[in-house]
Amino acid sequence: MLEISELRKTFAGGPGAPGGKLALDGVSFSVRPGEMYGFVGANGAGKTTTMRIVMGVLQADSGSVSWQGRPLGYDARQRFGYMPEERGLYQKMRVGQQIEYFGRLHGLSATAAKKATDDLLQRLGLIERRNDAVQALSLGNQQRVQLAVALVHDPEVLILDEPFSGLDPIAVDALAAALQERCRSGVPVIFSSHQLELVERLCDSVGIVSSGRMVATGTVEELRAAEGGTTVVAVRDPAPGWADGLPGTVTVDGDLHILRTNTGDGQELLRRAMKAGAVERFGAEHPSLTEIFKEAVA
Ligand SMILES: Nc1ncnc2c1ncn2[C@@H]1O[C@H](COP(=O)(O)OP(=O)(O)OP(=O)(O)O)[C@@H](O)[C@H]1O
Repeated sequence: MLEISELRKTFAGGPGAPGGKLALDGVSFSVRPGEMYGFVGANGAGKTTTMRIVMGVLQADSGSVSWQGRPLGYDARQRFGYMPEERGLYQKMRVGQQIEYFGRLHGLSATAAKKATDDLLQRLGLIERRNDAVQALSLGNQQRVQLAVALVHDPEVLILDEPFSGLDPIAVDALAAALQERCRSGVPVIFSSHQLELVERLCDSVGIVSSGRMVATGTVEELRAAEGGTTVVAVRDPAPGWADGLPGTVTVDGDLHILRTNTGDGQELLRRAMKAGAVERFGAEHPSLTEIFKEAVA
């Protein structure tokens, strides 16, 4: 288990912020082996800072990070895979050479690094680009190379800062499949993203950070349950005043009147709607992750 506990970080102040900038104010969450964890938050919420602290790029003022019950140190971090926000590829180096090079840096033999590179190039649809310089690749393909660099040493944990940003749907699927495969083999995967539909589709758990604090964490189902469901009834051409006294709000679309409420007795609502006109729809509506997110950070 990767455990992130009570991380606090203030950046030293500059001329515009003499008191310093509180970036993390007690960020805690944990990720189990084989769990895909989506780390979401508005711009400047603290995602990159958290990931940098986990990877040892930054030091926290206080708090701790542990992996498999032990404080996370240099050796264990060497076995992590990391895709930093600032990316970090050698633009003039050839694609294959680059991935092999990072494999060697992580301690792979030349043969193992070459084999891992070949596998990844194949899987990520880059095999034809093996001998091209990185700078000749499109942004999306450079991102695939960056992922290959994070995966080449078969990491125990994956930490990815916005891995899907700027990718076309085909590249998103290729990258998602590569991450899901790692998850299935027991690797915890944490990634940050602003693409909430993607997070909802891929992640077992989600953490929402706002102004350096965790405001929600759990499975998407748990977050939904905490938010509460909405009952919806749609009636065609109802008698005037049909919804008087009922809780919720009515929207009108042509002759269809739609009432949404998260309080009250659903059966009573249905009875009133059936009396008023032809009921076209009745049921529960669950909030999307985007709606949960907006509510949590409001
Ligand atoms: N090196 C730094 N010096 C000063 N302030 C910083 C530094 N790095 C981050 N911050 C500030 O810390 C806060 C958290 O930033 P961080 O980059 O972690 O947010 P984020 O959630 O990753 O945002 P985004 O979604 O925009 O990438 C922001 O207010 C940011 O301006």
